Amino acid sequence: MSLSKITTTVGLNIGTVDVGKARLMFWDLGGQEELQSLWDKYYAECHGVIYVIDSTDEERLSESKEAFEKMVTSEALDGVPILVLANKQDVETCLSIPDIKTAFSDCTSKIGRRDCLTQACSALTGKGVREGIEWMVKCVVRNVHRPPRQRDIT
Ligand SMILES: Nc1nc2c(ncn2[C@@H]2O[C@H](COP(=O)(O)OP(=O)(O)OP(=O)(O)O)[C@@H](O)[C@H]2O)c(=O)[nH]1
Ligand SMILES: [Mg+2]
Repeated sequence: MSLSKITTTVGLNIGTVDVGKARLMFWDLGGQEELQSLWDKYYAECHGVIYVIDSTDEERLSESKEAFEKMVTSEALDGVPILVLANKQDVETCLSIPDIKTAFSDCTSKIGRRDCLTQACSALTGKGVREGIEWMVKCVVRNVHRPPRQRDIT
């Protein structure tokens, strides 16, 4: 799909992807400020969170950090693995992983003992996406706090 055809998420996009022996169901939620209040409606049933950061948007980085902090401190997500994707790494002037980790440093203690990985990626070139998803699958499958449904692993 051409990038110009991608529009901001207003409702909910659902997609299914098979990765090895696992079937992943993605629930794509909108990141606009007024939609962030809907996120917690999905926490109780999710097995993993993929949190996407726009690495070119320095202006909204502190808003993103606040939203992330609120999410990780939510009890309904206790023990759930979190993959942080630092997207748009194809853009030369983007923020680096260390830049983003520094901006999110307050959150470290709040992440707790769950699995959490920050992965550089580009949705445009695909770089880093597979690594991130494969990591997530491993974490979800072995997570004793919230085991995946058996029918999603064959
Ligand atoms: N250069 C570049 N542009 C990207 C990349 N990923 C997304 N974009 C562009 O960024 C814009 C926003 O993408 P969206 O997919 O709407 O972003 P989003 O995070 O889902 O936004 P919300 O749905 O509002 O939360 C689009 O115009 C995309 O073309 C990337 O990896 N590199
Ligand atoms: Mg979207």
